[in-house]
Amino acid sequence: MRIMRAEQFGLKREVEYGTPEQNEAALRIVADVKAEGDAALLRYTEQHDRVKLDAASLRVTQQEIEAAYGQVDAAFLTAIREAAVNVRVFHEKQMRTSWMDLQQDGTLLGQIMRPLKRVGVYVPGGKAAYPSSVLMNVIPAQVAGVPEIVMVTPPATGGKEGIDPYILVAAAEAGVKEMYRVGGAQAIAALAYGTASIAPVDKICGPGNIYVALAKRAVFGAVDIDSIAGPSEIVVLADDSADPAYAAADLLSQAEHDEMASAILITPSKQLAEAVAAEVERQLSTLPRQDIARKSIDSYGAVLLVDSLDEGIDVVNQLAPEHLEILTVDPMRLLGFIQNAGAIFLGPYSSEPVGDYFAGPNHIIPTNGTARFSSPVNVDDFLKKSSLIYYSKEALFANGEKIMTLARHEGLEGHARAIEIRLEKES
Ligand SMILES: NC(=O)c1ccc[n+]([C@@H]2O[C@H](COP(=O)([O-])OP(=O)(O)OC[C@H]3O[C@@H](n4cnc5c(N)ncnc54)[C@H](O)[C@@H]3O)[C@@H](O)[C@H]2O)c1
Ligand SMILES: N[C@H](CO)Cc1c[nH]c[nH+]1
Ligand SMILES: [Zn+2]
Repeated sequence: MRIMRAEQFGLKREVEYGTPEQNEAALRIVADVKAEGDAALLRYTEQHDRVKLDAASLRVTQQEIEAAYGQVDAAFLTAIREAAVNVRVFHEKQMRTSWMDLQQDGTLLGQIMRPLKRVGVYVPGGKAAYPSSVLMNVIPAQVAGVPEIVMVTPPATGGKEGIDPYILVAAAEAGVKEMYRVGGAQAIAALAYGTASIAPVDKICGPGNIYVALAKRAVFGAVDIDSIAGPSEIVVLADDSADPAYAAADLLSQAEHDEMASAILITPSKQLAEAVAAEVERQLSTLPRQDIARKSIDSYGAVLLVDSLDEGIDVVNQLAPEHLEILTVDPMRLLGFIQNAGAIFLGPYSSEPVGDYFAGPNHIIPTNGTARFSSPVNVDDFLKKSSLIYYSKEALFANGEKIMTLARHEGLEGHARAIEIRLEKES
């Protein structure tokens, strides 16, 4: 793992996603599915997932779900059920209610919260299957009260045909009733524009690879999206007190997701920097997904040396990582200085996978610096707000002149007259 001074590392401010070729490929898929519907959906599924389907076989059947229960082990069921409870409890705390404020003059102002009607959740499954992402997508939507939740996931994982049974069981446990075996940019386009087999949705949530991320960005506007949650990232901010083995293990936990995942250690300690770099090499060689992790560490991994933890915090805020671990003597002391990070893990026992799987906070988190302005998936993603305005006659008469002044200032006489007509007719 390369060790360098932080200032030598390109701290990106501009949010660039993927290569121009990847973007072009994603845009082409989106345009073709929009124009041709199921035909393009099935064609790209055959091309990129190596699975030949027909329109009738896109939807997952009840029999498949029942068969999937026969393939998963009891320990998984116990763990996923407990994780689901934790995720639900955490997200229930986020729920907001409608409010109305009645003023003395009879004016009533308020905000009405309504769940979105139909949302699409993307569950990644190309290189590895992510049953945990089912919970992270579906449960906040349920807490918000979304009546129609439709899940899409690739029809093959790791080159093996068929949806991973653990994904199907997690979806059934979470209560998903509508599931389709499609992945990648083609699935995103189908959800956004609809095809003969898949009715369009109002919003698409969920993480995915670069093609999924680029397609989500392309369909934004036709539908809403959560954030761009692309290849995983971890930054570990550590001082001499950190255990190099823990830091290395946590870096690799994200590197193994994707060749484009990024794992970065920031430290003022040269000794720790060298120990972690060596430990990464040692642990990497025993990881089953070492091919992926190797590429990620070589291309996007780094150990960044800083003069002080203060400078380290500055670098963290510039990177705005998806996940930040603080492995210092007193992590709480640094917390107040962290401006940009999707999820913050404090201390040696809050290893990143605690959040990925179990604690309750959402693991679908903005990546590639977008934590500067966006948040992990949450209940608000599935709610929309309508403003409520009621003015009594007294309130309109008391404020009409001011409203007309502002309207005429903007050159909008029609606006002014809509008020004036009432003041004149009824005074
Ligand atoms: N940020 C988060 O919250 C979060 C959470 C979980 C996973 N992730 C990330 O999700 C990603 C999962 O990626 P994955 O690939 O395993 O699964 P995926 O489901 O995102 O992507 C697989 C799909 O990509 C399409 N595809 C593959 N190669 C293609 C190509 N050359 N051109 C066009 N389309 C192509 C295929 O159709 C396939 O269905 C990883 O990057 C992981 O880091 C992020
Ligand atoms: N770390 C991923 C988000 O970047 C989420 C995940 C799912 N399963 C394991 N990890
Ligand atoms: Zn993870």
